Amino acid sequence: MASKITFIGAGNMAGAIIGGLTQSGAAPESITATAPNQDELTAIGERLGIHTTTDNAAAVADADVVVLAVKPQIMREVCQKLADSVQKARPLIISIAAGLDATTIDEWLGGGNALVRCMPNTPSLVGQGASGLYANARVSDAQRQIATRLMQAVGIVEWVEDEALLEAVTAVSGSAPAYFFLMFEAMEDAGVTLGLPAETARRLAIQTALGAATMASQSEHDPATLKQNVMSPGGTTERAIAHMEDANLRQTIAEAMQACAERARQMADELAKG
Ligand SMILES: NC(=O)C1=CN([C@@H]2O[C@H](COP(=O)(O)OP(=O)(O)OC[C@H]3O[C@@H](n4cnc5c(N)ncnc54)[C@H](O)[C@@H]3O)[C@@H](O)[C@H]2O)C=CC1
Ligand SMILES: O=C(O)[C@@H]1CCC=N1
Repeated sequence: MASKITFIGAGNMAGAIIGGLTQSGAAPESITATAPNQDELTAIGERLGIHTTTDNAAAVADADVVVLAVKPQIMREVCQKLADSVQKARPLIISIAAGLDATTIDEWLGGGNALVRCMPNTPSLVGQGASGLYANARVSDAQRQIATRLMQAVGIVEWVEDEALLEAVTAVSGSAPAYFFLMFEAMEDAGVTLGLPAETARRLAIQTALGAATMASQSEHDPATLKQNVMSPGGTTERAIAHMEDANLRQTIAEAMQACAERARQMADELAKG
């Protein structure tokens, strides 16, 4: 890992990534996090043993890697104030902000930067994230490896070579934890209707998802085969799946993901215009 990493922002995502980095052997003293609020910094500094400061520009001055981990809506202001320091230090920039394209962030930082854009998801908070990464033309192979190792600290990493594909990544993984949470809600409600206590239905549904995901990630078989293996001919699963297919569940999922990717495109335009 590069010698010095600065996180601009010390919230949920920064905390998760820093926690993953230190657990995987990165030296806490090589990591700095910034935020305007001293209480927040004291808490993360004590928890993770890292440096903290309210001074964004100073934290960037001697950094090899700068991770932009503030909310998209304040990114323009934060970047424009950082531009001078970034132009002098020329660190690798990694943005984890949803929706902001690489060219816009680079421009706000004065231009000419090696910049990786990342679409993470919230299971990163428990080390089970899935991130899509895109590098602009100035990013070297060594810098790609740095970005890979950084995001691998909280989950799996997939690179895309066309930035527009991050909209597809948003639909497949960035927003997707919510699809599964919706499924848990629906299964819990249906379990209650069938007579189970809510807590029992919730625990069974969540553990089943965990088990199915673990099986799918470890199995040599594709999901269609694993599904078929549960469906005894003339049995209960076949009946349930037939209902889902008749109700066009696949089509609903496809349309929802199209809408998600389309909204990612719109948000990028809105945020770039400010
Ligand atoms: N794809 C996804 O599901 C997710 C994407 N993200 C992205 O990660 C980024 C961070 O999100 P969270 O960690 O959840 O937000 P958060 O609200 O927990 O953290 C934001 C941090 O920025 C700090 N901050 C505010 N103003 C600042 C300034 N001027 N200078 C430095 N720090 C400042 C806050 O004090 C806080 O520490 C966002 O851009 C979000 O889009 C985060 C979570 C999941
Ligand atoms: O819903 C959103 O806009 C963000 C981007 C991906 C996940 N959450």
